Parts: sequence; structure tokens; C-alpha cells
Amino acid sequence: MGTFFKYQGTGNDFVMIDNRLNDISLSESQIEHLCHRRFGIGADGLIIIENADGYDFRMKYYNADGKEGSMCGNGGRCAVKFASDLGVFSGSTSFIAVDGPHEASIENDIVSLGMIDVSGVETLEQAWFLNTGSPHYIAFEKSLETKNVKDAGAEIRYADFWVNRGGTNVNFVEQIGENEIFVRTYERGVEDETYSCGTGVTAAALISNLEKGLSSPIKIKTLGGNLSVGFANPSGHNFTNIELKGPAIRVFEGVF
Ligand SMILES: N[C@@H](CCC[C@H](N)C(=O)O)C(=O)O
Repeated sequence: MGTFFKYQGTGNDFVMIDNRLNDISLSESQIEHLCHRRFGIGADGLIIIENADGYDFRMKYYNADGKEGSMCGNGGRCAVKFASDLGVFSGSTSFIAVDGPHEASIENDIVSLGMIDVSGVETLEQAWFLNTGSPHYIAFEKSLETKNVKDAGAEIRYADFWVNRGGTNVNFVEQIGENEIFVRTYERGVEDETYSCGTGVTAAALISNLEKGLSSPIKIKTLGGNLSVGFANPSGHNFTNIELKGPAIRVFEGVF
């Protein structure tokens, strides 16, 4: 038996576990079960907080399929709120995740999370591909509100080309204002559309700068709420000082 907490960041929801005493060990099938929306707690992923030398904490992220994932931006924001709620730090923090160190700060329920620098943006036929801590395919759309993102996303995610490259998350993006985009994401490892994806909206914002000339900070609408992404673009397809900002909320706690 262990204690769990549940957090959500713009509707991307996570089971959170404090393992700073290093007394919890979960198998892939246990994590999948805990994330199951019918037979478990229900979540897009599970995050474990641990102690880490030189940092306030380590964030380990698992997708809903029970497998360790690449970086999760909304999960990172929720992990920062969780660590703050646990009293691990106050105000600003530095933590380590699968893609390296991150700096973050929190004010009430709003978390600003520094993301890794981005280079190596690939141009594809009518789409883009880049890694913002997780791999993301980006395509611009019209009438995104009515798109069947689950089917269209799965078709791309399971194409041989992407499967052979380790899979990708798939984002559809529509410009809805002078400096605002609407993003819907099919997530690898959840194998469904989620209400929001932090590394996905970050990727969408950077590509909106390249393709549509939108400037930092870019406002983002997702199915689960609003985010913003700030960045510097010192040269061509390279981005630095990337910051993902938005709400991270504790939903409830319990025992499993
Ligand atoms: N929801 C996440 C993205 C998580 C990573 C992804 N599903 C993967 O492993 O490919 C986010 O907020 O960034």
C-alpha cells in the first residue's frame, strides 16, 4: 500500500508518487493498471519524485502504457507543483529529468518550466518534426475543432516511417489569433488524444515562429486550458531560453 496524489496541468493528468525514501517500486504492469481509466486511478501518465544529488529532486515519467517515457512538459510542471506542495523547495527550483536539468518557478498554481534547447528541426512534406524533450510531428490544419485527432494521429504515429524511428507524438495546429494557436495532440504511450501536451505545444509554438512568424511569447489554447511558450531564436532553426507556462493543480490524494 502506498500514498498517491493526482495532479493535472491543462487537463493532462498524472498520478504522482513521492519516493524520496526510496521505498516504492512499481512494475510496468502496475503503472499501466494505476493509469487505467476503468480499472485504476486513471491518468495520462505516472510521475515519481526521487532525491537527486545536486538537484532539488529527480522526476521519473511513465506513460499510461506503463513504459518510461521521454520528457513530459505538463508532467514537469505538475512535478514542480507537487514538490513545492511537499515542501521540497520554495519559489524556484532546479530538478533533473530524463532529458537533463530543468529550472522552474512557481507562483500560486502557475508554473514556469524551462525546457531543453532545441535544434535539428526537420522539414517534412507539409509537416515538421522536432524534439523538445519528446519527439513531435507538427502539421497545420484548418477547422481543427472538428478534426478526428485520434484517428488522424494514430495513422501518422503507426506509419512504418515513424515506428522505425521509435514513434512520435502527433500535433495538429491552427493559428487562431495574431499570436495565438490552438493545438490538439495524439500522444505516444497514451495512444489517444490527450487534453494537452506540454512538449507538444512547445514544439507547435516554435514551428509557428518558423512557419507563420509568430513571436515570443505565443499563447496556446488546448482542449484542457491555456498555456504560453516563450523562447529566443538566435539563429535559423535553433531555439534557446524556452519556457512553458501555465496552471498545475492538485486534484486529490488517496492510497493504492
Ligand atoms: N504529455 C507529455 C508528453 C509525454 C511524452 C510522450 N507521451 C512520449 O513519451 O512520447 C507532455 O506534456 O509533454
